Amino acid sequence: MRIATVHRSRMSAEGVAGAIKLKLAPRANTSDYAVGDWVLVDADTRELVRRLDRQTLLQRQTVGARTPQLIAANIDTLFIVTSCNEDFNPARLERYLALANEAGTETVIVLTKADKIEDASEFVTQAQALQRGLQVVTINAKTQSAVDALAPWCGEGQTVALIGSSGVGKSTLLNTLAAKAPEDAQLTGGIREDDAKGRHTTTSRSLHAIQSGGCVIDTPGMRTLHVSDVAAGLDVLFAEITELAPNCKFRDCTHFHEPGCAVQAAVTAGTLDADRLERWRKLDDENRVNTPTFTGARGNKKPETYGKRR
Ligand SMILES: Nc1nc2c(ncn2[C@@H]2O[C@H](COP(=O)(O)OP(=O)(O)OP(=O)(O)O)[C@@H](O)[C@H]2O)c(=O)[nH]1
Ligand SMILES: [Zn+2]
Repeated sequence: MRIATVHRSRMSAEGVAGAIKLKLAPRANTSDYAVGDWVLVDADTRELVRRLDRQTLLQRQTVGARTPQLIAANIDTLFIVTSCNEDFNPARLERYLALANEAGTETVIVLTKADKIEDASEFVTQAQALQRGLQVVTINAKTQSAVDALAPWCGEGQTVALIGSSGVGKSTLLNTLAAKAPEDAQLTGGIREDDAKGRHTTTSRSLHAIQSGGCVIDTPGMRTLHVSDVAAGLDVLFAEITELAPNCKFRDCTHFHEPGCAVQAAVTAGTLDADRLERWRKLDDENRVNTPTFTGARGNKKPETYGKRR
């Protein structure tokens, strides 16, 4: 079966016969499970036997927590949802991209509310500049046309997850993709018109079947997103900087003030955006500070990695 919801002391799973409430061992720790996990369940007792290996895992570090929070597992494609309005923020989208790269999923930037502006091409251009080869789609999340636009990633056996700030239309899109009848629909909320901020209507993650045979996982809007343990994800995200680094005079160049820095030279030449370099620096610094390094017997080994080391 597949984990559909995870709460502190209960979980539900979806199987061919529909959804069931799982029977957990006393004191079972549900924080080890993510929506989207495949599990073995005893057909008679509904007892959770064990979790199967994950293909991908989307997780994030939260302030003060010792272990990362699991967002969703076994996702093929992550839809990073933002809107054609003030919500569009390159620095925040780059954070999501670092997470997705590290998780090992395909990524698509989904620009909602394209119906509310005359020309969305400016947003598309900005989104495409965030990462080499990044796929960008504009939609009106309320209409059936969104299903067609996202069909390439939603076929039989495919799992997509929606991630993005509150109010960008994740629940609206989920209701459209899953063709939810009004009584089953995920609640959607209005946004404040002055700053396009949502009201955090969705409060937990959940898995839903979609019309075209795939599955979609909705996640609550995130207020803050810190990066940690995403070095490989950052290398993919900032490939143009990563590729220049070997040409710097010093091997440990910080691309800040060193003589013979190929990255600074690219900024001077106008081939690299200075803001982009600034954002790379901020994320790279944050990642270094937040990433634990293990010393002793475990060395610097990470227990499991999912990212595509491209
Ligand atoms: N015109 C238009 N309105 C949209 C679109 N997508 C979402 N909306 C509206 O935007 C508001 C917020 O949408 P939600 O689906 O609740 O946003 P959310 O991302 O799920 O927000 P949280 O549940 O708080 O995380 C609702 O009033 C939607 O009807 C779109 O593509 N076009
Ligand atoms: Zn340099």
